[in-house]
Amino acid sequence: MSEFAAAFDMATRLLAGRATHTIPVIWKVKRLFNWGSEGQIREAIELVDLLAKEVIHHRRKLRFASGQDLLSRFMRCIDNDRYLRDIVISFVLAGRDTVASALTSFFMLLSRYPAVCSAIRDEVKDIVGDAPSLTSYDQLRELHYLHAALYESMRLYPPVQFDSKFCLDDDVLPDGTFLRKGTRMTYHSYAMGRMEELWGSDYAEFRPERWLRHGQFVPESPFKYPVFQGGLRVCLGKEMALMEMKSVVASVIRDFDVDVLGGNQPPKFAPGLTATLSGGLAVRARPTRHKLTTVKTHCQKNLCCNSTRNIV
Ligand code: HEM
Repeated sequence: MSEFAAAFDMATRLLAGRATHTIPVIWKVKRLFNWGSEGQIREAIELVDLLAKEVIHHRRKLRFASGQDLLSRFMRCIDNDRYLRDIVISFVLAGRDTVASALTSFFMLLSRYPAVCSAIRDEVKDIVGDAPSLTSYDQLRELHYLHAALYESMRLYPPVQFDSKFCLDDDVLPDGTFLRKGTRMTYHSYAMGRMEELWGSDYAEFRPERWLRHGQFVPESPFKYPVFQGGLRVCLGKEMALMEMKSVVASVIRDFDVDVLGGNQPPKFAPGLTATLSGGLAVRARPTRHKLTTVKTHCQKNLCCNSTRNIV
């Protein structure tokens, strides 16, 4: 794991830990004196800041003016390094662990629902045929069943399980509830995805078909399914995340059966800003022709990051 990733993971884990203090003043005092976990948070944040600034300086040396990547595009219109640093960190925070979390839960569910896995494989075969790989954005858009399966998986296991906001001013909710300035409001996607009154009596089942009408994916209101949030602050990377996930899943599933090792235990989540399985998800990938190859376990994030840990 890179120095950046290690510092980043430590900072997000410890920051999330603040929310578990029943008396918030405790972590505030620790922060004041730079004690214990608060000292570690500060060190980790300093390292993340430093490495993010290095990314920006490096890109500047590489003459970002002609680059087509996201950072180069931002750099062409923003001339403030601190702001650029915050953009780098926000995009890593928003886009790295969320996609890894969604893919991990997805492969966990597929291993439990082989019929869904076969349906996705058939769909990919129909769209891609015998071509060696997915070749276009249009092909990914045609994968309606896979799209539905990803939405269904994130209904049950949203990468951002809950999210809080604070009222800037006194406010009134649509149902008439009065909120005083400073009130903390939390919406809980994990709980909402499992509410019978929203999803019906089969809410606990993984059923991609609930998102399809005549074979076409039909979205729900983001206020019923706030996995990417809704309104003005809706996730900016939603479409990118879906394309990334579809291309990973389609590529893996065409050639491999991915089985979760250790049975169908209910997942245990580690404390953090995004839903991360405690200890990762151990899987075995078999070529679809049932030839057994290498047995590996993947740490959760490695399903979509580079560094694979060979354990067996
Ligand atoms: C499955 C993957 C993803 C999920 C479930 C997800 C979910 C969310 C959620 C719930 C928020 C609202 C957070 C808040 O307001 O506190 C958000 C915001 C955001 N997301 Fe994502 N996200 C995903 C992937 C990505 C990716 C890949 C990117 C970009 C590379 C991205 C970029 C952003 C940005 C920039 C915001 C802030 C938007 C704003 O405040 O105006 N997200 N995302």
